[in-house]
Amino acid sequence: MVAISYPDIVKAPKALLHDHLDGGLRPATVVELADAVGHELPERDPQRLGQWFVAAADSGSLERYLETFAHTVAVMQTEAGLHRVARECALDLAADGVVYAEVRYAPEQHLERGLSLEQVVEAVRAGFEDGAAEAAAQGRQIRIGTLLTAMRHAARSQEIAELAVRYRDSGVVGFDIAGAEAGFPPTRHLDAFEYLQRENAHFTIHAGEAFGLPSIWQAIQWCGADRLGHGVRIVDDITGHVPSAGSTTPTGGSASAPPGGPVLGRLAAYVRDKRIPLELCPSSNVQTGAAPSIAEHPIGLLHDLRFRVTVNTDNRLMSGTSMSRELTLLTEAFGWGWSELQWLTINAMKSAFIPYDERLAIINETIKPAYAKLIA
Ligand SMILES: O=c1[nH]cnc2c1ncn2[C@H]1C[C@H](O)[C@@H](CO)O1
Ligand SMILES: [Zn+2]
Repeated sequence: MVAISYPDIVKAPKALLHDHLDGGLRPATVVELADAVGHELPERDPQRLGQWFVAAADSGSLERYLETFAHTVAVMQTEAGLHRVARECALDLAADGVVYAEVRYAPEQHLERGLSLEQVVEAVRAGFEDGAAEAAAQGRQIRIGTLLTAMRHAARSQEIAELAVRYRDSGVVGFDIAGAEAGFPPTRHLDAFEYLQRENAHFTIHAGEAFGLPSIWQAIQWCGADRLGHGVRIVDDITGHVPSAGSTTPTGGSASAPPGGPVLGRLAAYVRDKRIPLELCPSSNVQTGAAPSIAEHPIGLLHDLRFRVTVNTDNRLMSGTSMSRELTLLTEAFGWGWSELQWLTINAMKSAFIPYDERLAIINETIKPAYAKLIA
């Protein structure tokens, strides 16, 4: 089989469900906005600053990875700064061939210079609209929905959930919680999740990244998450496969797969049976230590077992990555071709938080025709 090239993957339509607005700034924009607000950066040259973010995030620990966001959040405290970052995000994703994206950020982190939560949401929305319109004028269609994130160590999740519901007809398609996972279980925010369920609203939860099965179990069975942000540690509930170096199976893992193939525990079986989407982020997982390498990333096993797998960028700046780069890495590591890439893209589109008919239109009118040509 001829290997698929990166430029071809850029041209193929892609769907992205897990991308942080404050994790995807252009390094040059961070420098310019930092100058404008007087924020001190570890590097002033854009190229070196980009390398600094990747190196600093490459820490093996989610907590240290998250420390790098101090420099992006600091420059996203004005309407002009938020608008610029969102506009450039739309342009960059469209240039990478992303046709549908859900981009998330935590409004509560952008109030340091006096903005209200509403001003933050409106500035970001205007930036996405302007960026998507510019991309369309250049011949690149992109639809962007926003997820409002609440920080799991803080206590504003109810307020942010209400904000998400208030703006659900104005660009916001769902809700999320993020931040350090260990010590901050999803059930701390149960009121917010129960409120969202009563409002028929959609939400995902960062779970099963830095903490294992209990976090995934709570996210699904207590909180009612529609999707799992990462969820990669679900492999801890699958025995009888060759475990990746970073995972611990209930049986402690075995050096070689026993006859009969992998066995799913009850939680893993539930996640697969209910088609709960996993928002997997390969490069980010390697940087935080959730997976030992791309080649040993559980996505290979989860794909083979037909979980509802999606591929995502998480933080393009901190991982020096893009949607096309993540997919290229996977084609190289697992020998995947266009049919796997189509499967991943349709999985993501099926799992999106926009209405069913709109998802179907993107699948049938954009994704399937393009991949039919690529597969042929
Ligand atoms: O992968 C992640 N896990 C947990 N929290 C994360 C991850 N990536 C970004 N965040 C945090 C840092 C950001 O400031 C916040 C909102 O986007 O979400
Ligand atoms: Zn994330």
